[in-house]
Amino acid sequence: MGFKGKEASSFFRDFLDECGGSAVIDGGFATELERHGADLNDQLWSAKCLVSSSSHLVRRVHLDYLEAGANIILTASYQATIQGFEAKGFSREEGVTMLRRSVEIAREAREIYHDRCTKDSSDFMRNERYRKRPILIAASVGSYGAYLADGSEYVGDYGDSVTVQTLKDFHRERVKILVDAGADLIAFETIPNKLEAQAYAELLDEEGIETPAWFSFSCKDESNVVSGDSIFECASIADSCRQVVAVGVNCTAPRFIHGLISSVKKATSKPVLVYPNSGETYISESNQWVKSSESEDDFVPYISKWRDAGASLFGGCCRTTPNTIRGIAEAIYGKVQDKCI
Ligand SMILES: C[S+](C)CC[C@H](N)C(=O)O
Ligand SMILES: N[C@@H](CCS)C(=O)O
Ligand SMILES: [Zn+2]
Repeated sequence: MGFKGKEASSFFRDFLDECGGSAVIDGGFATELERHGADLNDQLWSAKCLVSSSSHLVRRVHLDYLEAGANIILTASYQATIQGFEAKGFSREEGVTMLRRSVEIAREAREIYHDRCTKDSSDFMRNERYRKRPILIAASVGSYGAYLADGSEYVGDYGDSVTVQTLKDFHRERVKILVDAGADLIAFETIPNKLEAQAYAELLDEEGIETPAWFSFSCKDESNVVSGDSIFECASIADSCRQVVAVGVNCTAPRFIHGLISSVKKATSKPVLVYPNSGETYISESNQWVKSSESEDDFVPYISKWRDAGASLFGGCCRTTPNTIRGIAEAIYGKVQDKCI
């Protein structure tokens, strides 16, 4: 399955049709690396694992999410930028190699998984529809705030000196490298403000990028992204961008998701995606997560309600695990299986 020669939107519609109407996104990536023992208290956060000695760990997390039932896995490039790598003493060429590597590792994981599917004979794998489900590699693009490595993607205030032009110049090269490396999709994620959404939209147009993209915002309540810009305005920018095939929210507390789906749907008829975090609060100084005062239960039981509200792609963000994704896949593929019988 490829988008070459196909309009981005029809490519994605076909993908969703093949999935049976709803698709499963993977779960927290960096926090899963940490659960496996990686120390990510670093300016590069998860991109630290792109140095070759840790590619096995990156591949392992991708495989765990594929085995849990994901249709879309996001690469380790969230906080991987040439600028960030250079600040750590890597050369430009080494930075380019690590960005490309993020896509290659995800592709390797997909191949290994497909091989396992042809050999595996467990009951779950015998479900033909599940076994043959389409799988896409989405190149993760974290915000400028992620590169700042101070939790800025949860605040979204870059100051007056940062303009649309600054952000386009910042992201241009990495986006082109990730596209060139063969990603099926570009996942612009944890977007904290409308300035950065505008920059992404202009960048896709200026560079004539045909790879489908999604825009996903981090939000602080049911109507606003973390900067205070309204989700309606942000989703409207995404709606106007030809290459954008899905719009939604990620790394946001589960309790806001239902309201946010309604707000996004007012701005666009494109497919809506949601992949909330665990609802815990991130402390950037110590790279730690603390329980929020409002307790958050496991959000898997809400998936069918969120689907009824109009979302069609579901996954998890920080501090969610393959267990969360397995629950979502069972909610989605359980229904598909019923339909097939
Ligand atoms: C989505 S937040 C938890 C990402 C981490 C942040 N960019 C940092 O480096 O601290
Ligand atoms: N895809 C990234 C998003 C962080 S908000 C991750 O899961 O680590
Ligand atoms: Zn997150």
